[in-house]
Amino acid sequence: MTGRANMLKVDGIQQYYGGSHILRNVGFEAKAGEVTVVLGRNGVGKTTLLKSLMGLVPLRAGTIKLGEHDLTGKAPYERVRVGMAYVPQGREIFGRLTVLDNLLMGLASKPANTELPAELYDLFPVLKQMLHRRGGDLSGGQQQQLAIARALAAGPKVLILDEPTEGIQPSVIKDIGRVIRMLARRGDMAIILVEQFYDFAEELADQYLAMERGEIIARGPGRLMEANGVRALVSV
Ligand SMILES: Nc1ncnc2c1ncn2[C@@H]1O[C@H](COP(=O)(O)OP(=O)(O)OP(=O)(O)O)[C@@H](O)[C@H]1O
Repeated sequence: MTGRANMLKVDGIQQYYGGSHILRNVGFEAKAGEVTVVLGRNGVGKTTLLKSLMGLVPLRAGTIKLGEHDLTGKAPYERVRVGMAYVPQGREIFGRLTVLDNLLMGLASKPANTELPAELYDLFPVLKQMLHRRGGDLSGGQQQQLAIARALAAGPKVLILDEPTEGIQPSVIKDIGRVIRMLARRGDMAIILVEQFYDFAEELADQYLAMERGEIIARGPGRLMEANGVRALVSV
């Protein structure tokens, strides 16, 4: 039951910036308990796809459903309320707010007395030591962990990550990979990961979608990424 209720279904998305056709008939399903990896070279439309899922850019055509909820045309805050969470490229944490206040922003869609899940500090122990530091004083890797923890604060059904390894040191990339795998294994959250770092993506992928010029040109199970030649499709 949970699996179905937390499945994201995307169908026939068309997206334009002015006259440029950016997403062409994009459709896929992201299942709970699975990591869906979206790959493609710079500028193929990966970030635009994620923004479309969150309602940050208006769709020209297509539908987006989370379980029984039709998200098409809904405002971003409504999508967050039904369980979508987004970690944008570049993290976009609040640099002048403390780590704690950044985390509490992740609860903005919840009733006032909702508490942060204690588990966040098990996932990212470094945040516990830094709760009262300003977000802007954290390293890039710590900020990325903070952005993911903020997205997890409300207990989302769908976690969307845009290039979480960008500009991050290898040890923190490993930590982030471990957390993503652990969240997926629990089985109740669908994870959508846009990633240019092929090896990281391959290690985590249950499903892959490879994009070129706004279209999904290849897809399949993560274990077949290498055999299906996906590395060549996305290498520069
Ligand atoms: N606000 C915008 N207005 C006009 N064109 C845009 C806008 N944002 C992106 N584009 C263009 O849309 C296309 C897709 O961009 P998008 O950022 O979705 O690609 P991407 O695959 O995420 O690339 P990257 O890996 O560089 O982030 C690119 O050609 C880009 O130049």
